[in-house]
Amino acid sequence: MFSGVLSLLVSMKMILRVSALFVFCLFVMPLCGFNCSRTDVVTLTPWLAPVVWEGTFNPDLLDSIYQQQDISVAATVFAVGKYIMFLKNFLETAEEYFFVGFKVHIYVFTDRPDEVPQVKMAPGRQLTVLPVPSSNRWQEISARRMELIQKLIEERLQGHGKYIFCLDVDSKFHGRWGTESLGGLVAVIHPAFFFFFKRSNFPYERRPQSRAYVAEEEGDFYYCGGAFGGSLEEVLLLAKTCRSNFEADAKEGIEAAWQEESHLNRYMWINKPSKVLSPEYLWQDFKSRNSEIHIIRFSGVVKNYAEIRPNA
Ligand SMILES: CC(=O)N[C@H]1[C@@H](OP(=O)(O)OP(=O)(O)OC[C@H]2O[C@@H](n3ccc(=O)[nH]c3=O)[C@H](O)[C@@H]2O)O[C@H](CO)[C@H](O)[C@@H]1O
Ligand SMILES: [Mn+2]
Repeated sequence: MFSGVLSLLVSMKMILRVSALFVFCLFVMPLCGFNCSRTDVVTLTPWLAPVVWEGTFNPDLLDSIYQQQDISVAATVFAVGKYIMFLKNFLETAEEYFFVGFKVHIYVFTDRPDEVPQVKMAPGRQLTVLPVPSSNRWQEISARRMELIQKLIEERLQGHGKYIFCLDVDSKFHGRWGTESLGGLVAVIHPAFFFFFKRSNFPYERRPQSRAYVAEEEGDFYYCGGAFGGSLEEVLLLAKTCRSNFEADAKEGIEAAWQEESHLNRYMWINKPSKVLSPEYLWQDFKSRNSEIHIIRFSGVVKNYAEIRPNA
């Protein structure tokens, strides 16, 4: 008799436990984001920074957290020379996908201000055109971005808003790029060097004379120069450092293998990013999609270098 009651109690306890687990899985886990996991890709770096992939975050939850903080996001984009042709698509798709519902201020640097397209922007979003000189070397245009980003933050942005992203113009948004990407120092894994390359084959600057030097056994990921960001303070520090290292190299007659991208990679090796964005955040249209890529958020268009660069 006693053992019968005991076993009834035990099985009731079991039922209670199982139902509690069921309720937890069904209602609580989605709220906490516990259902947000991926086992097929790296989602945390060894220095404990999240690596953001589709399926690792709850967008609504994150948006509601950042709505309360009344954040604003600046974005820089350079459209010098013929690269102005990419600006319309970039701006139109940014309206559709980039921090929708948040305050966004896009800064367009160009030598062709008259050719900046008119794109209708939602309330709370604005665009400022800043003139820059043209150049007959694409390497210089690409690398000078660090100097101009530094000046923009120092002269116009400090005290305004919190975050900034610096993006290549020859690209389009195809999916949400939002609050999940926010962090102190944010880097994007280069899509070409994530899946099959060993670290020793990453195209870091390998000459020790350069201030962008990364030794064979060093480096974490290979990050792209076409998208990075973070807080104003962190990006200012990054831009200042990359600019002064680039200029000091130039004085000694050395240009890193991939210009400012090499300096950025050196910087990120020394100063680890606090958030890493997966290649979803800068894909390339010509690449076929790996199965780990569940969504493409931002992607470089196919372009004919010989046609659009001042020196190809
Ligand atoms: C996807 C990615 O990470 N791309 C990087 C890569 O090649 P990319 O082939 O993507 O470089 P790119 O030709 O797009 O040049 C970088 C950016 O500089 C600007 N630009 C360049 C040339 C020009 O005549 N006018 C102009 O406005 C424009 O914003 C362009 O998007 O390597 C470059 C450095 O060498 C940069 O680090 C790029 O960000
Ligand atoms: Mn590009």
